[in-house]
Amino acid sequence: MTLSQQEIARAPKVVLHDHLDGGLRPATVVELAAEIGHQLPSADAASLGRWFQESSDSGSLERYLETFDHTVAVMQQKDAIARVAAECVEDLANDGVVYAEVRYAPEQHLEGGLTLGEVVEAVRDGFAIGERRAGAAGRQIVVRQLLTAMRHAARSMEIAELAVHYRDQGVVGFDIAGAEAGYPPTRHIDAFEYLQRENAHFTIHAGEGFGLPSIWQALQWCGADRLGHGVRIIDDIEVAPDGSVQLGRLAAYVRDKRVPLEMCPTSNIQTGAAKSIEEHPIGLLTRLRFRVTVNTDNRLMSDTSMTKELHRLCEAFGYGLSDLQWFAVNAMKSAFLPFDRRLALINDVIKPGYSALTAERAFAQMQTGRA
Ligand SMILES: O=c1[nH]cnc2c1ncn2[C@H]1C[C@H](O)[C@@H](CO)O1
Ligand SMILES: [Zn+2]
Repeated sequence: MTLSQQEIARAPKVVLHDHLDGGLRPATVVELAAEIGHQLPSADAASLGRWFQESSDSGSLERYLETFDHTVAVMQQKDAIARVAAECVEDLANDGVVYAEVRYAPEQHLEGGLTLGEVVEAVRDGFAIGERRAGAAGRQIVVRQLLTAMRHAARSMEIAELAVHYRDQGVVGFDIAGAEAGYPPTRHIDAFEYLQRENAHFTIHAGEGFGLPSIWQALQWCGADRLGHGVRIIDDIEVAPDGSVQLGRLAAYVRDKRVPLEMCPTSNIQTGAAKSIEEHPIGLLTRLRFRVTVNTDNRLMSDTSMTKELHRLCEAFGYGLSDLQWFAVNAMKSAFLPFDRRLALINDVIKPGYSALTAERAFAQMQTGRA
C-alpha cells in the first residue's frame, strides 16, 4: 500500500537544498510588494502562486531563474528578510522537516542599502524566530544557512569570506548558483581554495543545466563536498539491454566517495533536466546506492514541499518508509552540521520517528487483516 501524503508528512525529513528566495508564501510576496510599491504580475495571492509555477515550467533554467526577480525584489529590507526567513522555518517545520540547510545569495539583497553582514544577520534572526515559533507549536526543527554566490557575478570570494565570518552564527557552508551553461565553477576557484584553507564546507550547483564537465570541475578542480542536483551524472552510466550497469570513471568516483547528490525532482522537470518523475535519474541512482538525498529546491516555483516530493517518488518508484528513512539518513549524514549533532539527530530523532511510523503501519495492517 503506497504511503499517503499524511503519513509522509509525519515522517522526520531532512532538506539540504532549499532556496530562501524560492520558498516565499505567495500572500507574503503580495504584502511585501504592496509595502514597497513593487509591481507584481498579479496582486492576488492565489493567481500569483499560479503565475510563479506556470512561468517556471518553461523547460529552461534561464527562464526559470527570471521569476526570482520578484521574490528578490521584496527581500531588500531587514524586516522583510527576517519575516521571510521565519516563515520559511515555520513552513518547513509544519511539513515535518527536522533539519534544513536553506540557501540564498546575500549579494542579491543589497538594493535597500543593507550590508552583506546585515543580510546574514536578518536571516539569522528570522530563523531563530521561526525555530522558536515552531518549537512552541510542538515541532522541533534545526535550520542553518548556506551562503550562495551567483556564478555569473564576481563576488564569490567576498561571499566565501562572509560564510567563514558567520560560521559560528548559523552559517554552515557556501554554494554557487545561477545559470550553469557558460559559467563553469572554475571561474570561482579562488573562493573554493580559500574555503578549503579555512576548513569550510561547500556545495556547488552542477550537472543541472550543463553536463558531466560541470560535475567533474566541481569535484576535481573545486573540491565540492556535495553536488547541487548532479542529475547529469546519469550521462556517465550505461545500462545494457540485459539490465547490467556500467559506471564510467566519474560516476564510479561519485559513488565510491559517497558524494552526496542534492536531487530536486520537480525542479528538474520544470527546467528540462529530467523528462518526468518516472524517468528521473533518481530511480536508477537510488537503486545503485549513490548517496542520494531528496530536496525541494524552490517550494514556491515548484508548488512543492518535502512531503510532495517524497510522495511523487513513492508513487513513481514504490518507495516505502525504509526508503524514506534512507533518504533522511543520507541527508543527515551529508549535512554541514558538526558530526555529533548529526549523529544525535539520526539516532534520537530520525530513526525513532521512522520506527514509530513503521510500528503504527504494522498494527494498522494487522487490524485490517483481522477484519
Ligand atoms: O536550481 C537552481 N539552479 C541554479 N540556480 C538556482 C536554482 N534555484 C535557484 N537558483 C538561484 C536563483 C536564486 O536567486 C539564487 C539564490 O538562492 O539561486
Ligand atoms: Zn538550487
